[in-house]
Amino acid sequence: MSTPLPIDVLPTWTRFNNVELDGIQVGQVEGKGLGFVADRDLTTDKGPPTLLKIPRDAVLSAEAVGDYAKVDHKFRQLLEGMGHETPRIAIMLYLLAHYRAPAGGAGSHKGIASTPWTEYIRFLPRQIPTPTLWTEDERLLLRGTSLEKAVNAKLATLVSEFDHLREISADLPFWQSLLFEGNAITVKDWALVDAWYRSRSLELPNAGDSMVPCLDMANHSDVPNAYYEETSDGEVVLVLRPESTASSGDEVTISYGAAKSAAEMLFSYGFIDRSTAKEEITLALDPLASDPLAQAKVHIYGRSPLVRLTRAKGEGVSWHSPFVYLMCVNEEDGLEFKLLQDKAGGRELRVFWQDEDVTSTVDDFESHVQTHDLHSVFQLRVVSVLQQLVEAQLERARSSPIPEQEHDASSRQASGVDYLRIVATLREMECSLLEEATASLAEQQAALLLQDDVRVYLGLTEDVPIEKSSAQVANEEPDFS
Ligand SMILES: C[S@@+](CC[C@H](N)C(=O)[O-])C[C@H]1O[C@@H](n2cnc3c(N)ncnc32)[C@H](O)[C@@H]1O
Repeated sequence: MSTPLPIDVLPTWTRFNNVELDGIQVGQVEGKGLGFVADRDLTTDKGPPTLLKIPRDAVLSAEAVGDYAKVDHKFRQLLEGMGHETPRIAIMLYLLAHYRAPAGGAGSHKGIASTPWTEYIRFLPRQIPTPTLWTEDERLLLRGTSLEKAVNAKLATLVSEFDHLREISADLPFWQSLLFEGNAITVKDWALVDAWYRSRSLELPNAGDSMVPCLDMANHSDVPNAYYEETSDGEVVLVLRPESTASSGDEVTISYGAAKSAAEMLFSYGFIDRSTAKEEITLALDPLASDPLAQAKVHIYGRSPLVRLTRAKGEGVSWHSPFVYLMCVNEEDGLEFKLLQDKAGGRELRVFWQDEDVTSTVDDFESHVQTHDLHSVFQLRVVSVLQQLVEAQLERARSSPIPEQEHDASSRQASGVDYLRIVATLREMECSLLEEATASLAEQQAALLLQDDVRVYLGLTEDVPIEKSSAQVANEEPDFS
């Protein structure tokens, strides 16, 4: 494994790799690890100064990894072996190769072609406060939060990616020896590389998701004094914001964006900034156990069914879940699944609503059911399902107090991050949102139960109820009888 380098060697690396810092240095910042600190007073009196300039050839994008694979045939074999790789997998393989391999030049038997990243990777922290790297004890803190399932699912994905890497390396002697002989790397290393990618990559307009050396030392603030941009020739620059100043010794920060919820911030970066975090919670939506079409619905939907609850200032809680409408209709309502044969003899599952093939628009079931006579009844089913889900999550959050005694305080100290405090913030923010969502869903449910068509359907009036099938009754299991 490449050995870590002390950060005071970074100026030598920047000189060799044409990275220019002007007015800032990398140093320790209280509670945030490394960060940028102004080394003189910075103002925009003569226009916003450029504080950092990174040349295009040091930027690590999917395209850069592709170019590298053209030079290093051993790496190309690894990349191709992984199959239809995403930018994330391509960049992670590149990082892993440089993390593990001693540099040696393309022709070298032992090493891989060296790049600015061969050394730069040695400045990256080996301890990152993202939950995928927490100990099992620390992960217990997440019980009752939306991250409980998400982190477990992510860990399972990391294990399966790592197993796949091990399988394909079995046919690639160089990688087999470098990565797996004597368990040289383990799934923990793969998780570390994933955490580097998640916490340090950013989206550039042209290069796409990329890792930019040195710029990835910039910490987040809700009142940032700098921003980055990609120039037309692919350089990346960090610039002081107009109207901003920084005195010598002040931290220079950027914004990581306001689009992430508290859970997403913790998941991606290992901290929560209350003032920037979006008020949102994402919950997994399990299909109804009594639904005979549950499997077909999940298959045709093709992704994990989720519900996203969002609270916008002054607008209450709204929810978004394309799957929940599909989940709440059944054969008796006009839903049908058919296995169709294509020209090549393959079989494909298609979904029909009122005899129309809606396979390509399953995300749009809300509009598909809109014109149906039983629309309000479907709406009631949806609201009831969501209310049960939200209530169960709230109950779980409330009944899962932070297990102080189970928590390994020493590992918390070692990483310098107070996970207890962070999880308490997450829990508090999520409970507050869930409480408002429960109240709002109860109101919607009550309003729907007053509607004539719903009352007739449920037999709550003198009028003759529309005949219900057993499957419909099953669908209504949420308790609104
Ligand atoms: C892009 S890196 C920034 C450089 C990093 N501090 C380092 O030591 O290499 C992002 C990481 O910095 C830390 N960080 C950034 N902004 C922070 C903040 N406002 N509060 C706490 N930690 C922060 C988190 O650990 C995050 O995962």
